[in-house]
Amino acid sequence: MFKDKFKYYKSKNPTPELGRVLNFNSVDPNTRNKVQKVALPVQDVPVFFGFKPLESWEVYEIIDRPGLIFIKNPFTILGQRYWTVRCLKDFSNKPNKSNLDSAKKIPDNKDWWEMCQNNNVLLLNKLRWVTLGYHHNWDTKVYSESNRGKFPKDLQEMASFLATTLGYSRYSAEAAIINYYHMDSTLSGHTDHSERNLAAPLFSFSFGQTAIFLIGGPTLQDIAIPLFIRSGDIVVMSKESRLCYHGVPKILQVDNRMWCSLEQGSDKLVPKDYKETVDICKDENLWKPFGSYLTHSRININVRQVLFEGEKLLEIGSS
Ligand SMILES: O=C(O)CCC(=O)C(=O)O
Ligand SMILES: [Fe+2]
Repeated sequence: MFKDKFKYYKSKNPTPELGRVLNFNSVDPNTRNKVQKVALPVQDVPVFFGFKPLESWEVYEIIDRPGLIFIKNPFTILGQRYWTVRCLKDFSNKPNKSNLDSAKKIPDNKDWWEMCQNNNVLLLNKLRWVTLGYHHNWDTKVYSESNRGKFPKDLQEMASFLATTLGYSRYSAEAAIINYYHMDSTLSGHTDHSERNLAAPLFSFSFGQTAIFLIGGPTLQDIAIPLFIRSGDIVVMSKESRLCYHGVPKILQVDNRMWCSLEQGSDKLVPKDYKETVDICKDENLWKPFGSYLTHSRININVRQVLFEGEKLLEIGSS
């Protein structure tokens, strides 16, 4: 049952045994029996900025959770750094909504990240979530046209590239939730069901420390399967798994900081609009505070398509 597993992996005392957690880093016999490799359709799409060549991608599906696709870190280190900087420095700024809005601690015209660097490091650790595009109202679980911000072009483009790569040709990223986890953070079991278009996959990108992620079934009584999600890994919830219960009972601190040193020649294909952020990523001094944040945090970007193609939104969702 989901709640028991969640409690088990969350527990500090006794600490849980991790041998049954699906591990895509070294596909051991336990993992090998439970997953199958997915071949990507051969496509002639130029690889999106920040990704390794498609031929090197390792893509799996969990056999007991059809539609739960796991892409083992397809990002370059520059790509991981890029999204980390975007999430911390840019996406967290107003007018995007965040959990800090209610605290009224951030003046409208301030660059949030700079403010934290200069004099308010504590504020940095209080950031828990930001929404982009259609804002998901946590209380009513409703998306509405009147509660909608801009959706960043780069994130839209990355989601579309991924959708095309997986065979979904007309994906439109319309809402995202960015979750900022610290070492003691958890995310309890839930389903993401407020989107109207549940045929469109949900894409989940993670950077920084490792999560134990639980993927359950359509009800809380179904068996929950634990897996490690590491920096750069992508989880796709599609088909039958789109409406499965899931949650994060634990964040683990790892010593393997994959984002630490840039690979040679990783800067070849930087689109013009991305240059300002990439310049930060490539300057070790400027990158340093972002890297430090990742040593005790995890960032997850959760992208959804809300509507069917051509559909207009009135007031949707349900609790
Ligand atoms: O952090 C994660 O891996 C999952 C986040 C999630 O499920 C959500 O934002 O709905
Ligand atoms: Fe979720």
